[in-house]
Amino acid sequence: MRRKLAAGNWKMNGTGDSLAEIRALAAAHAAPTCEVLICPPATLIARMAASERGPIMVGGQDCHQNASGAHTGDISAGMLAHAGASHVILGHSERRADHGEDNALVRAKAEAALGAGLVAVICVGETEAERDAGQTLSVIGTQLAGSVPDEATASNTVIAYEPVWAIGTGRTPTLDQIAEVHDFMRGQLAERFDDAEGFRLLYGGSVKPSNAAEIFAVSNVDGALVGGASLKAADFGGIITALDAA
Ligand SMILES: O=C(CO)COP(=O)(O)O
Repeated sequence: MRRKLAAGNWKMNGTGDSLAEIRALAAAHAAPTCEVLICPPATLIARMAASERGPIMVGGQDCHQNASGAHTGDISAGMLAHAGASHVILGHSERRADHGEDNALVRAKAEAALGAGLVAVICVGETEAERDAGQTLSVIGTQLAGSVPDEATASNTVIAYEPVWAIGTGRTPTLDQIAEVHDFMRGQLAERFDDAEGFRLLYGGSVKPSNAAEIFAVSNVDGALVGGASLKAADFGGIITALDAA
């Protein structure tokens, strides 16, 4: 039985005031059935980790593939762990697009994350042009094969399917389309990993309290990676409630 995971990606949002949202979320969801993870900007990781956060876990949004060195502006996986993070998002489409991250780099970062004892939340997803061209499954297959390291296990790695065209747009795939990709991902993992059945597969892209329940009922959807709706405790709380009921 896979434990569900509600993960929030705050992206480049949040200052000290935002810690009140974590306190409110922890107060309202003191004992969720699902796991709850918030990935704030790096500037807030240590403060969030030290704040009243109940069962809420804290994660980073990226890490460097090296342990240390002359990499101005970068943060290593070990530093994230030292700051109190237990997870790190890797290969988000915004990193792939804004910073030219390819599958090999995402894989190297994931290896660094696992080596530092972090859980890697590895993101994959097709662009709208790729979907229109009928390439969705081949793109996802290539990203999984290239980005997920051989050391991945069901306990140290989570996969997030985030169609690029669904992120921040209010558009979501049909439930059948989500099921098709999630079933495919499960099958791809099964070709490489003995414990493939145990990997959590998250859906991400315009998840809201209003559509969460129907998405969580889809085959092989084990939770969500949430952007905009994770910034407010009330919105993310609605998603946690839907996941606990799923
Ligand atoms: O990119 C996402 C989470 O990583 C999804 O963002 P939205 O929930 O804002 O669409």
